[in-house]
Amino acid sequence: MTVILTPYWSDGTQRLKAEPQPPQPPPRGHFPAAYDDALHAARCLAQLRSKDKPIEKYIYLSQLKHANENLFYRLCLAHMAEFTPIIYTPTVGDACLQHSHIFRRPEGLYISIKDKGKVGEILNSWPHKSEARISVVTDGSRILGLGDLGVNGMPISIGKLSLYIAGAGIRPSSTIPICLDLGTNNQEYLDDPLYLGLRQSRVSDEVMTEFMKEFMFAMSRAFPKLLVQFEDFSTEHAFYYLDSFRHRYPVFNDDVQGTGAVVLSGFLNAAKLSSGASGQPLTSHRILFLGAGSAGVGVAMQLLSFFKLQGLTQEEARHHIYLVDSKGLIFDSRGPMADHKKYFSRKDYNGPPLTNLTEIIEYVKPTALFGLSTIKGAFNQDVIEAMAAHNARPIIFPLSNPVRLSECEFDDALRWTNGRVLFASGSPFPDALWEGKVHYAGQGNNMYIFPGLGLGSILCRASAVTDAMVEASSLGLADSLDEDERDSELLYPRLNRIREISAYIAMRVIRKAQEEVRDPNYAYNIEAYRRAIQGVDRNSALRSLGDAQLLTYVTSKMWNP
Ligand SMILES: NC(=O)C1=CN([C@@H]2O[C@H](COP(=O)(O)OP(=O)(O)OC[C@H]3O[C@@H](n4cnc5c(N)ncnc54)[C@H](OP(=O)(O)O)[C@@H]3O)[C@@H](O)[C@H]2O)C=CC1
Ligand SMILES: CC(=O)C(=O)O
Ligand SMILES: [Mg+2]
Repeated sequence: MTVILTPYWSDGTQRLKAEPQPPQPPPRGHFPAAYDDALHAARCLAQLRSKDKPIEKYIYLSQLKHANENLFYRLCLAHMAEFTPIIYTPTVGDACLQHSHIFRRPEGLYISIKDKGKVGEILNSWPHKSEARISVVTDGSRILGLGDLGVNGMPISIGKLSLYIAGAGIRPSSTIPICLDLGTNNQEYLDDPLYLGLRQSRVSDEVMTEFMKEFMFAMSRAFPKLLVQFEDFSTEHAFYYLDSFRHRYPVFNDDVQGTGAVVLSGFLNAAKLSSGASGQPLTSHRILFLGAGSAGVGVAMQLLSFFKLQGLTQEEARHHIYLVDSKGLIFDSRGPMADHKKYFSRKDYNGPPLTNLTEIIEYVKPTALFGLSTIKGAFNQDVIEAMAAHNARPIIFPLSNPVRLSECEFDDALRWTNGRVLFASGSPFPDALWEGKVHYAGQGNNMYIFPGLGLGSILCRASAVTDAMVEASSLGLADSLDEDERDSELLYPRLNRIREISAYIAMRVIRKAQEEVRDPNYAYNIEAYRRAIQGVDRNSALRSLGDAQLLTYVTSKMWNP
């Protein structure tokens, strides 16, 4: 008996059925004698390039992945910079918006609130159970900057896992895309006859938490070697479930931790260039965030660690960070605020609310401005010129996704700063020419981090993903620029080196995991400490390897199409 996966339709009833496979029909054709694999790859690439619309390219590549996984990943690896904007942001945003309309066959697991009480049963029906190593789990409640998309969030889990496979050589059969269907508050979808999810609004926090506890426990039982990546949960839930589960299971939140790591890394490289230009010490940087959600606060927490690495105390480090939300600068006397904003709320400002971003820049005089607000165009000419007035090399990162929600465009940022900007964006921008010189927009996207962080955590069997491991991934990425990339003032390495980068990050993550276990000051509670020891010691052989050997080992474990 072979398990086949079928999605549920509108009634939300059982959608994972163990059914006998019908006998396969005989092939309806055969390859011509002159068929050649390499030529077929060229043919597929030509077919892909013949499509005008990004969403058509996405559909084509989804079909190709299903028909010939090896060929898909071979092409993907050979054309990383061309493929990532299709299988990932920005096009994956359109794929999510239209998922219920372009859906052809299931890929991954849809688990709904109606499955409460039998989640384990469903997980146990997953084929390749023993091979499972990494799952990207979303509840669809905040997909990129597009809001609550319900089960239409599934392509984000699929897209991230495709990057794990292409970028870090995780075996395809070791990946499980999961979308939890806990209802949606998106009325347009609830009214859409083709919508694939439950036709109900989101369940209460209480019900969700009960479900999440069952889900995570069932995952750990069904897949003992699985690392879970939480993706695109709405902000309150992102923090709450990360805190709830990170000491019990190997889990990390990509939007909080992955984004924090990737932005710290780009900032470190940008700060070297900007400090070089102005001679200012790294500890004099002041960082202003537009957006104080899971991503904004996640990055702020990681930046805190940068200042601490420079020798500042936690309190001094906190002083360098300013957060702005939809009501303006966040400060204590403004009134009640969500828990996740409190830590960075300013105590040293007591004036009237500051809501205008240019005025806030005049007050803070930041050296770096990060956008994680989902507000397109929020970094307008006034804002960018204000940054340029205070800084020889202003660091400006519009990080919201997809690209149409970017806080500013690359060529505008170049124009309004006279080519001085140090720029990275969440979604890709093409290279731009400014006064005869080519400038490169860095892609400050967690896709540079999670493949390597995941691979390292999986290989050392870490039973917890610690803050220090996340920081190691960030510093590893920052150290990965080659000479040519440095000379070209790139803030992130070129994407065609993603495998090399992921292997290096994985090596640094494994090393840090081993140090953590040795460190008597290991910051986690005793249970997490015990589990980490168990996890890492299972691979104690890795300890005896030098860095170069460990890197070779990591590379040797990568799956190749
Ligand atoms: N580049 C990358 O790798 C990543 C990028 N992102 C992107 O970051 C964005 C935010 O994600 P996330 O933090 O989870 O989302 P949230 O919706 O939780 O956060 C958005 C934040 O922006 C604030 N905001 C909204 N409107 C305005 C406004 N007009 N002026 C100022 N602030 C405003 C909100 O304020 P309030 O709190 O008052 O509502 C909130 O703090 C998304 O576009 C996402 O795609 C996320 C992860 C990774
Ligand atoms: C990149 C990413 O994780 C996000 O935009 O949510
Ligand atoms: Mg995300």
